[in-house]
Amino acid sequence: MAKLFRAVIMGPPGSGKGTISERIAQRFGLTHLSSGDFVRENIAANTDAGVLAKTYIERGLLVPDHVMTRLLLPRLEEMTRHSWLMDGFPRTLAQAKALNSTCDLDLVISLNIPYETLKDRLSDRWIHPASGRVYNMGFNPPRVQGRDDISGEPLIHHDDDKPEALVARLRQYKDLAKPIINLYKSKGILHTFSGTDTDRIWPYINSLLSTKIPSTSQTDTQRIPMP
Ligand SMILES: Nc1ncnc2c1ncn2[C@@H]1O[C@H](COP(=O)(O)OP(=O)(O)OP(=O)(O)O)[C@@H](O)[C@H]1O
Ligand SMILES: Nc1nc2c(ncn2[C@H]2C[C@H](O)[C@@H](COP(=O)(O)OP(=O)(O)O)O2)c(=O)[nH]1
Repeated sequence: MAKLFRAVIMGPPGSGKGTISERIAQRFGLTHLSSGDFVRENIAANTDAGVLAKTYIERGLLVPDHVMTRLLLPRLEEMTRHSWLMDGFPRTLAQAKALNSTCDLDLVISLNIPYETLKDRLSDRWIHPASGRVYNMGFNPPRVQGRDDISGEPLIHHDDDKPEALVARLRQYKDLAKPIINLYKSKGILHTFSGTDTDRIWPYINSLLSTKIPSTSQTDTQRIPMP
């Protein structure tokens, strides 16, 4: 069996983690795991962890480490046959240490995007709450304004994405991410990408991953056909 590939993508809110993760998943055939989606699934299914997580999310807080690890680590342990890319976890050093003791990561992508860009993107971010699908009125607008492409349900704009809330969220991200980034730097697996446009960052991520992911993990449809 081909060697499995395990990666994490980090970045402040609005840095493009979800957008880039989807591209990576499509291009390289990795499974895109999103901690936010896991949390939402557990809330919808009314699991013990979901009920607990909801009380924090409703107050705009991060879910405590022990709840997140209890939710996510068993799922990762089950993924013995899949290569994956995790988006949204770890968010604290304690989570990073817990992840460390579960698996060996091959690579960490860190996105470094200017504040003004984040502010502009998030003020224009619309979300389909049930699925977590994300739209941006300039970058990837929905087919019908204000409606999710798949379900047709209304899109919402999070209060969290308003500029007033963003400064505090960014500060929290910086404080929490710093020791995690240092940990991955010291392991030699950190790769940082800076810029204002996902489309300009993407080719660099694409070529880095092409050198790291064994070609057998990539899906057939993504190979360039022979002439
Ligand atoms: N690793 C984590 N640790 C703690 N709480 C988490 C974690 N991942 C998700 N959550 C909780 O779930 C919520 C939704 O997460 P999600 O990543 O979808 O959205 P977000 O916080 O708005 O992130 P972003 O703006 O970067 O996309 C978070 O606001 C937080 O309360
Ligand atoms: N204008 C513009 N918008 C972008 C670009 N890349 C992503 N976006 C949009 C999509 C979303 O509405 C928003 C945030 O992206 P996201 O992928 O949800 O980020 P993240 O919060 O998961 O890190 O910005 C980009 O390069 N330009």
